[in-house]
Formats: sequence, C-alpha cells, structure tokens
Amino acid sequence: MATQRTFYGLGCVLAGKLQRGSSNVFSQFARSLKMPPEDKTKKEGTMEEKVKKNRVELHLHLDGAVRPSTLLEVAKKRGMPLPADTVEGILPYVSMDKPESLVAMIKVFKFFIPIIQGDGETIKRMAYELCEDQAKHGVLYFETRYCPHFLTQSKLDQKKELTPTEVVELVNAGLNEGSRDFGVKARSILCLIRDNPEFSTEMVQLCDRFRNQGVVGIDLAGNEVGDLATNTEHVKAFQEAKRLGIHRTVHAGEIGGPDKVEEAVFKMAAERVGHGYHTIADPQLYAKLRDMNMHFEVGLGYVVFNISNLAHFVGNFKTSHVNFNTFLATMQVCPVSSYITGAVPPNYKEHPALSFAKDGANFSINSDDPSVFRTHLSREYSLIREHWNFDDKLIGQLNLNAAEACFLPQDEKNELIKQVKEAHGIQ
Ligand SMILES: O=c1[nH]cnc2c1ncn2[C@@H]1O[C@H](CO)[C@@H](O)[C@H]1O
Repeated sequence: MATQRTFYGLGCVLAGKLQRGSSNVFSQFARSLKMPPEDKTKKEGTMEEKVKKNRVELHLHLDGAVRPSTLLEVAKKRGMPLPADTVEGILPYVSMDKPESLVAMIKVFKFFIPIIQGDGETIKRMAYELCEDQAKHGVLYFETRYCPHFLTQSKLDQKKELTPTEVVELVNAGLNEGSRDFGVKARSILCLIRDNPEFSTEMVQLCDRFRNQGVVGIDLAGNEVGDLATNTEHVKAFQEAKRLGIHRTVHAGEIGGPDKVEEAVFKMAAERVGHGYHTIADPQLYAKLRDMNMHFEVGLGYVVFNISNLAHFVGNFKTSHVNFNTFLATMQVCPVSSYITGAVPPNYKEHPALSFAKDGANFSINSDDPSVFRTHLSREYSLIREHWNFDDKLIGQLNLNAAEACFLPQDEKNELIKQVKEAHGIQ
C-alpha cells in the first residue's frame, strides 16, 4: 500500500483590479458572511514577501481545491457525521490514494460536496482560502472554475437553499476579499456539466450577468465519456457564449478521444482545451491545433484517468467511441493489467505534455484538483523539473503561455504578461 501510494503520488501529479467592479456590486447577502479568523502574520503580508510570485494558473477547480481541514470543521459545525474526525482520517474519503478513474474521482466530489452545499459562509470561505493557498504557491493570477448549481441545495435544510446567482456572488466576494488580503489576482469560470445539460442555458446567462464582476468564461466539465457527454444543449450554450463574447474552454481529450477535442474546438468554439492529451492520437488534428496556437491546460493528474481509461475501454469496448488500438498506441502503456491493479507505477515519462513540449505546442501547468489529488502547485513544478527536466526557461515560457491565453480583458492581460516577463526575466 505504501509503495502504491508513493507511485500514485508521483503518477497522479504527473498524470485588478480586484474583481473588475468594486465591492459594492456584491450583494448584502454575500458581504454579511464573515471570513474565518485571520492569521495576523498573513495580514501583515509577510507571506507574500517571502514567496516570489511568478505563476499563472488557468485550470483549477474551486471545489477540488477545498481544504480537507475546512471540510472537517464545517461538517462539525453543521452537525454532519463523517467517517472520521481528523484530517488524516477523512483523507481517504475526500481525496484519492490510488490510481482510479475519472468516474471514481467524481464520486469523491459527490462525497464531500454535501458538506459545502447550501452553506453560504463555507462557499465564500473556500474562495477566500483558495486565494491564500495560491499566494503561498507563488501565483500572480489564477482562474478558478466551479459549477454554482452543485453548491445550491442543502441536504440539511431545504429552506436554506441558495440560488446559483447567490453562489456566484459568494464566490466573487470570497475571491475579492482573498485577492485583497493575499495579494493575488483571481477570476472565475463557470462550469457546464456534461451529465447536466439542464444547467447549460442558465450558466451562460450567469456568465453574461457577472462578466464584469469576476466571471471571465465558461467551461464544460464532468464525465467526458458519459451518455450525455455530447448533448446539443452544451453545444448551443457554447455557441450562445461565443455570440455574447464570453470566453470558452472545454474539458476534452482528458479521457475522451481526439474526436472530443475536435468537437470542443470546432463545434463549441473553445478558445482553450482543458487537458487535451488525446489530441496526439490524431496527428492531423494535433498539427492543426498547433497551427492555430490552441492552448492546452495541462493538469498532471492525467495518469490516473488513463488507468481508468484502460478499464473503461476494456470493459466497454463495444460502446466506446475511441478505437482501442489507437488509444493503446497513443498511450504507449505498460501491460494493461498492472496499470489497472496499480501494480506498476503510472508512467509519467509518457505524459503527452512531453510531446507538447517537444513539438512546441502552447500549454501551461495546472494543479486541477489539488486537494483531491493531494498535491499543490509547487509540488507540480518540482516534479516537472525533476522528472521531465523542464528548466527555468521553459517554465517561464509556460507561465507566459498561460498569461497570453488567460481570459482577462486585453488591458489587464497586457499588464499580466508584463509582470510574468519581468518575473521570469523574459525579454
Ligand atoms: O479533471 C476533471 N475532469 C472533469 N471534470 C472534473 C475534473 N475535476 C473536477 N471535475 C468536475 O468539475 C466540477 C466543477 O468544479 C466538479 O464538481 C467535478 O464534478
């Protein structure tokens, strides 16, 4: 188990203006919620002075980054029984400790989301604490994504249900206060969910409504190979977003094939691709996207999902939309069974990001769901240095790529690009 954990640890990590409007745009409701007691040392800005801020992160799930200690505290406060009463004890329930599937990972979210759901104070706190964590890991600017509809209902008290609008206001308020207190710039992206096309139209309306108050784009997340993965509602919503000038990114080619990436870019008008690894299975598409300078938001949790992919394709080959041989050839995997059982380490040396780097593709490094993967951004950077031999120059370029692909308005983006260039000594 210990060995497996070590392998997993390596594998899973490798696999302005504050909120443009001013605080008066946030509802009384969001403002009235108090932040957790503050640590005086942070308020003095000592942390910011010690950590060099030079990173830009574009792909970071707000719910996938919630601190386990916060979950524990909130569950206690709300009188929700948990299987353990220490952080160590709840980790197996709120994060993954062995290679599994995307579906298994989404189940982990389903375990802990009810702790947060419908609790305005916690929703705001999560966003606030994320700013603190990002500042600690040297982040200058980040975009965090979430699905407001997942956070509305409270299983505890139906009467206390929040609206998606209130959730967005709470997250905006938390990011706004966190940005101010920890000196990091934060924006958000709202996620449509593959299995929930019923959210899609409203999500675009929310993005439109809050576009000048910190929401900079939309995403499509969730199970890429599920029954509702390709739903016309999602496509319609993305086309409407394009019409309204709302920025767009799509999780595609993470566990799905290159067809999913093609659909994201050419049907949904995605300006960035979340993950996109399986693009390389289609050399023509890969070349075309490189010519378009398409940005791939690389998250190192990839290896975890490819194990599931193997299980998925072995088990459901007939219904799978991806050619199994193409998939295997692309992944250059070790024997299937050892991957599935976790008997061999996931081979992060085969991560498609190495192809991206070799081929000069436009990509960035992201921690994705740090709490669920038991990682953090600094660890991701250490691992890519150690295992992929990425040097300062390339790391500077990856951060510049992220700044150039970010969803900020052009004037703020130019300022960020300038800061990143200065921080990394890029001419
Ligand atoms: O890596 C991922 N791929 C696809 N969906 C994900 C991933 N991580 C999290 N989510 C899904 O996105 C929702 C909003 O943040 C999460 O609740 C989770 O269901």
